Amino acid sequence: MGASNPVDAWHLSDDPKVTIAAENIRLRYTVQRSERRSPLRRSSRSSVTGPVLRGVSLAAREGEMVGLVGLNGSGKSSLLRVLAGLQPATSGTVVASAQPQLLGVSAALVPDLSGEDNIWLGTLAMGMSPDDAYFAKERIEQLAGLGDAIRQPMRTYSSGMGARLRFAISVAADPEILMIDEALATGDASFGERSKEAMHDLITRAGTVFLVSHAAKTIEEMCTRALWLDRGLLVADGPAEEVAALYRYYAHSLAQNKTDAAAGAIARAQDSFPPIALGAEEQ
Ligand SMILES: Nc1ncnc2c1ncn2[C@@H]1O[C@H](COP(=O)(O)OP(=O)(O)OP(=O)(O)O)[C@@H](O)[C@H]1O
Repeated sequence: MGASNPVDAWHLSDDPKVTIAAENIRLRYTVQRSERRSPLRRSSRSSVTGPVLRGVSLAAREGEMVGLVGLNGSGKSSLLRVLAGLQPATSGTVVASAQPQLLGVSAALVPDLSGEDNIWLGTLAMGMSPDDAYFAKERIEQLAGLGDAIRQPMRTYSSGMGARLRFAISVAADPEILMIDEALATGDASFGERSKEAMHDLITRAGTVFLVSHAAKTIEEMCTRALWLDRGLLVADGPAEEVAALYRYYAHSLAQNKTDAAAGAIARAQDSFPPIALGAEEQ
């Protein structure tokens, strides 16, 4: 670990253990856009980029359940993907005590293999021993509830069936750092109750949990701490109940076009719960 490791640079104590730290994460996506100025002209291609994360710094510890709140497009999923190592940041540093697992996404499955074979592949790829994978297999099959289709190639599955299998595989693990993007962890109604229970079990076993949810209430109820992202900036990092309540008031005010009240809520959150080290805003 070099001097750029935020855990060292910020002189953070390791009690409870810091499981993941990120310093000054910046992210820009480059998107190819094709432009056709008139129907008679050939289209030209140009690329557009925009800052998605603008200097996000944070550290999380064992036993914490960290919620991410923010409007659509504020960068919550992108931040999870960067922290999980699934999306390289444009700049900045992430250090983690173990490979974070993004629920339902980290398991890379093979469409030509059957569901059953993918269970083997997924569990071994998540670092389970062959013995643990063997014992987990039945539990996974039951939770996925795909019946005989489990012996069919995964490419024959509907997207919902694939999502169920991926979800069932990922909740069988014992991750030290678990990330849940609620938008990705859904199933149909019959799957809903069982998946909720399995997720609850998993959360109790995990060390540090990050949760993205559009319901501020879920964050208030489930999390110990909340991060508020606004257009790629981390504006607040504090106790889940207080941060989520201010965010709720902010979103409600915006929906009613009360922009002064919304600005007041964000300013109060920034003053009361400043993040560990705000990066300078990208120009
Ligand atoms: N693969 C991508 N390529 C280009 N732009 C992207 C990509 N993924 C996300 N973005 C853009 O990055 C910004 C942040 O998106 P992100 O999905 O991280 O936000 P979010 O807060 O999770 O949103 P939501 O609440 O709607 O799920 C958005 O403007 C989005 O359009």
